[in-house]
Amino acid sequence: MNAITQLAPEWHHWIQENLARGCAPQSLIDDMVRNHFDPVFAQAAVNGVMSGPFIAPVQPQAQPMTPQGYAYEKPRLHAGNLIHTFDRDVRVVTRVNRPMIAVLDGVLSVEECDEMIRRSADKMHRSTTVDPLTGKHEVIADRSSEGTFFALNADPFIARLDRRISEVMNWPVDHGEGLQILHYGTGGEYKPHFDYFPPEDPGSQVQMTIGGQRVSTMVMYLNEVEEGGTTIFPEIGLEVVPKKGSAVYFEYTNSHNQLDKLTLHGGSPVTRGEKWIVTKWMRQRRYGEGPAST
Ligand SMILES: O=C(O)CCC(=O)C(=O)O
Ligand SMILES: [Fe+2]
Repeated sequence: MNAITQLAPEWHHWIQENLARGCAPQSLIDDMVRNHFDPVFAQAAVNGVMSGPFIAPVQPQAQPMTPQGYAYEKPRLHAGNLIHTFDRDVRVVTRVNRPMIAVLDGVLSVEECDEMIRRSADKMHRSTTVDPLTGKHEVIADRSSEGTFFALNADPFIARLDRRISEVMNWPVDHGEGLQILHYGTGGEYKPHFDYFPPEDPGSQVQMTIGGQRVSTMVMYLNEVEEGGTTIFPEIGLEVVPKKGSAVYFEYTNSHNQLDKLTLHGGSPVTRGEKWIVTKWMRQRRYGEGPAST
């Protein structure tokens, strides 16, 4: 039988496919020779296909994406039903994968929640501004919550929480902003917003000069709210009901700097009672550090 010296389309395709899969050219030549191709011809055929138009390698399983093109990577939050930290185990109650959201139980103890409220109430009381002429308290018309914050590792109590929270969020403690406390009275709300700095906002670049973009958030509930005051994610119709010591965690910036618009969220109006929360925002880099040096 004469050796084959013609390349049928199916063989052309076979060479293309195997080169794209990363097979060594010599192994294809050897296979062809075993299938009765002339050795010189087989080598020329493989070389010919190789020098042809570029063939994209077969892509491994594509990453899931939002319609806006946000690629979901492996969550920063640990897998599993229990997250261990140096001093406490935190239970995962619910996970949403797209966007990446988790409801967590037992992030703070009841005593820690009470202590946070006590410290914040003191601080907010002290920081109330009084008009020196009228003696009246300053009122900002559209403000429906009041807040204060605690610098990172401000004291041993705060440092312990900062450390635990960083372990839950699986992100370095020095990438975190100081804990932010918010208090909503009856009627108080926080309209839907993004926690990341939207690139189209002129102020965002300034915000990001220190520590870069925000990557994840954890909102911790410090008290039971009688009615309303849920954390809402309107794009996916999710509502998280506050529970003392529990938290909602979410991620929105991936390693390519893409931002997940599905993490739009807010605090629905408190219709009865009051609401206290403490929020941690994590940055891409050390908070307090300038732009990444390349
Ligand atoms: O009040 C809430 O439940 C949401 C708070 C919030 O969005 C934030 O602190 O960034
Ligand atoms: Fe927020």
